[in-house]
Amino acid sequence: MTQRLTPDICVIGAGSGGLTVAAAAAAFGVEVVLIERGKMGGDCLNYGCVPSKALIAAGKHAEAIRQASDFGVGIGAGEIRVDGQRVHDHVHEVIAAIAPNDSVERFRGLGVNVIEAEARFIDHDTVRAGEFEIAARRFVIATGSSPLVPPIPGLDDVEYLTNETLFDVKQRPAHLLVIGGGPIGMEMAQAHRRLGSQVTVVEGQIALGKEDPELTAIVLERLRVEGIRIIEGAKVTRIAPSARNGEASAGIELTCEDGDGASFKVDGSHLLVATGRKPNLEALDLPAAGVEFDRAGIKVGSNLKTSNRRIFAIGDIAGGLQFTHVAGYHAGLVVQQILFRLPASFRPALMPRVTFTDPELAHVGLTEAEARKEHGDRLEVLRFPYAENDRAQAERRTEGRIKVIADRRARILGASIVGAGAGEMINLWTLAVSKKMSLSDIRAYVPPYPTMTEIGKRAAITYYAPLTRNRWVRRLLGILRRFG
Ligand SMILES: Cc1cc2nc3c(=O)[nH]c(=O)nc-3n(C[C@H](O)[C@H](O)[C@H](O)COP(=O)(O)OP(=O)(O)OC[C@H]3O[C@@H](n4cnc5c(N)ncnc54)[C@H](O)[C@@H]3O)c2cc1C
Ligand SMILES: NC(=O)c1ccc[n+]([C@@H]2O[C@H](COP(=O)([O-])OP(=O)(O)OC[C@H]3O[C@@H](n4cnc5c(N)ncnc54)[C@H](O)[C@@H]3O)[C@@H](O)[C@H]2O)c1
Repeated sequence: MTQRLTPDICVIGAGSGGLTVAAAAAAFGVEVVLIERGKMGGDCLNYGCVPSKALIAAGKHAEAIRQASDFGVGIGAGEIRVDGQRVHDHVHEVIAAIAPNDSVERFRGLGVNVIEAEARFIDHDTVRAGEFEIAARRFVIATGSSPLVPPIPGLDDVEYLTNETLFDVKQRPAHLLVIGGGPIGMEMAQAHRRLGSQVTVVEGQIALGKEDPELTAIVLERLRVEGIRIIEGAKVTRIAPSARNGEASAGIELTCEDGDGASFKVDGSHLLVATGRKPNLEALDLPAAGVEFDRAGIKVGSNLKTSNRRIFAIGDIAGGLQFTHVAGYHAGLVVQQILFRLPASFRPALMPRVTFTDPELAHVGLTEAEARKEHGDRLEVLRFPYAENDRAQAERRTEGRIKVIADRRARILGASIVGAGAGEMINLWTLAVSKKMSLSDIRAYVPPYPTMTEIGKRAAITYYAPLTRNRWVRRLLGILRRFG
């Protein structure tokens, strides 16, 4: 027997975006149905941010032990031992510690009607999920994305990993091959290398290619120094099982072609495919709801409304930036419109992003290249190195720099930081860009000493350096001196 529900809001997908809409609506006493076909918490909690950052943390500990002797701290002779099962358990303990926040029980406790089933539109204003038909006043689609696996000949003949299976591996891979040098590929390459695997990354174009090459060069140099082989501009043309160096388990062989068409082979024990994402659209039957979409995802305006004005799309499925904080921010904009009938508009330029390699790579606002397109040469590009910072010296973390982009009137347009703690330090600049602050605001505030955040203020001060040599300023100082 089908049960008909008529809530104010029906949210499809209980990941970063959907959970935020459901919790906010319930907090205001609005009737809301939340439909989830898989695990509560979506990609971020189960297969994305949380397990990847937990694995990165394990790798950091291994690396800290390796570098401890630089600080006069030792562990005696011998190699660092990594217990693969224990690393696996650590990652899953972290997921388990956070999972109650996203659980069915918690959301039911908040007053949300949670349905554990797959959702599908049957017409412009009705969704079917399990034995329910939901005719809501507004729908929010937050169904996220999945790994996009390219059709490389032979791929289906080997056991390959994606972010959905990587965190279930219990034994350290002897040699991890990674196809794709984006944030997933590079973060996971470094974590595995630090935990003792050999790692080779094959990237079709440029590794971390969406970021400023001046700063990615510093990350890539460090990854190479740690022993990761990064092959750029190469196409994988064939994948096949291989018997590796007499080892019992069969390995995997990639046949690749470089930019000049020359063929070469790379051999490893495991393969991670990290070649981008595809939107979770298929199950929804969007044509039945009159919702337009393309290969990137559901088409939305800046207010996140779809071509059916009663339906919103947020997070990864909305085809733009794919980050947890963006999904959460989208959720807030949608709640503002549905609950309070207030207009809202998404401004992607204000969204920060961080790649959690070590050194971290963080950015907000316009990159130098983007700013040059908009402002031509009427720009200030200010830099300051970590090596000039006392705390960075104390921590022996001197690699890295900040790069700040401002217009000729000193308004801050963007900032990029590569170095230790860059992901924390970008917060200040995110506020600066969103509040249209100027370099004088940063010059005037006082960061505590000794912190790495001071490099931001030092970069801002370089803007004023020419003043110290200005003839008129020097004359003015001379006049003022006469007053005693
Ligand atoms: C390895 C990895 C690391 C990442 N690291 C970071 C990071 O450090 N920082 C960051 O900001 N972002 C990170 N991301 C990106 C981040 O995980 C996503 O941007 C975020 O999860 C998107 O949230 P969402 O709500 O759009 O989708 P999701 O969190 O994926 O949730 C979508 C939910 O919808 C459900 N669903 C799908 N179709 C249906 C249907 N028809 N019916 C019912 N339910 C359905 C799915 O089961 C899923 O639970 C990472 C991603 C990966 C893969
Ligand atoms: N720290 C973070 O916030 C974080 C971490 C991981 C993922 N994410 C999110 O998840 C998204 C997806 O990450 P991703 O790394 O999978 O995707 P991506 O699209 O950013 O990078 C994929 C890379 O794979 C390469 N590639 C594609 N097909 C290839 C092929 N056949 N052979 C070789 N190389 C190929 C591309 O050139 C690209 O560099 C990111 O864009 C980001 O939004 C965020």
